[in-house]
Amino acid sequence: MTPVVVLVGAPGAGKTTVAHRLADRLGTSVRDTDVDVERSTGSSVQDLFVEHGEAHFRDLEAAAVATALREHDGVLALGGGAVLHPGTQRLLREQQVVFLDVSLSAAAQRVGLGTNRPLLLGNVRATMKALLDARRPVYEDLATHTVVTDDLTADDVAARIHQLIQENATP
Ligand SMILES: Nc1ncnc2c1ncn2[C@@H]1O[C@H](COP(=O)(O)OP(=O)(O)OP(=O)(O)O)[C@@H](O)[C@H]1O
Ligand SMILES: O=C(O)C1=C[C@@H](O)[C@@H](O)[C@H](O)C1
Ligand SMILES: [Mg+2]
Repeated sequence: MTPVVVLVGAPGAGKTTVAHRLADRLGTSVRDTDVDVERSTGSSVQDLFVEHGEAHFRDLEAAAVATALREHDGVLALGGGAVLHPGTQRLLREQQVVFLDVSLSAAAQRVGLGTNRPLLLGNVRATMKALLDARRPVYEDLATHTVVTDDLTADDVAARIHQLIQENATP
């Protein structure tokens, strides 16, 4: 089994939201590796970061991605930092990967100040900038398609990905 598409991008890019809209369009199901890690541990991502540290979360996340790629045939949303893991990068090279691109200002606006994202605690904008600068080349490198999301609604983004998938399936 393999997912019909894997969504990657920064926090606030809309991976989780768009995954559900796209799955509705395709009549398939969604898996989100943040949710998988939370279910398997019984802890929130936030608590895992605070109680066990980021490295531990990244190991759990890499295992969750590998399992989802094996088991799931719908839409798969990854956590924002999942692509940093070398094993995950290798696995993603076999997949249809859509990079949801988002500018610093749109991402900061979307995640807001009351963030439950542990990496963004403190100065959201500065942290988001550092994170986008460091990760953009990785997202771009892994992407088979890119959708710039700033001026699109989540539903527009889902529609665009739906179109890309159909074009890809056409011989
Ligand atoms: N295209 C969009 N336009 C406007 N708002 C959006 C768009 N996509 C998502 N959002 C909003 O941005 C917020 C973050 O979206 P979401 O949780 O889907 O991001 P994510 O990429 O999954 O982030 P994370 O990496 O933290 O899991 C949500 O409030 C969502 O409703
Ligand atoms: O961008 C990131 O590194 C993260 C994004 C979220 O999806 C969660 O996986 C976690 O908050 C870390
Ligand atoms: Mg998400």
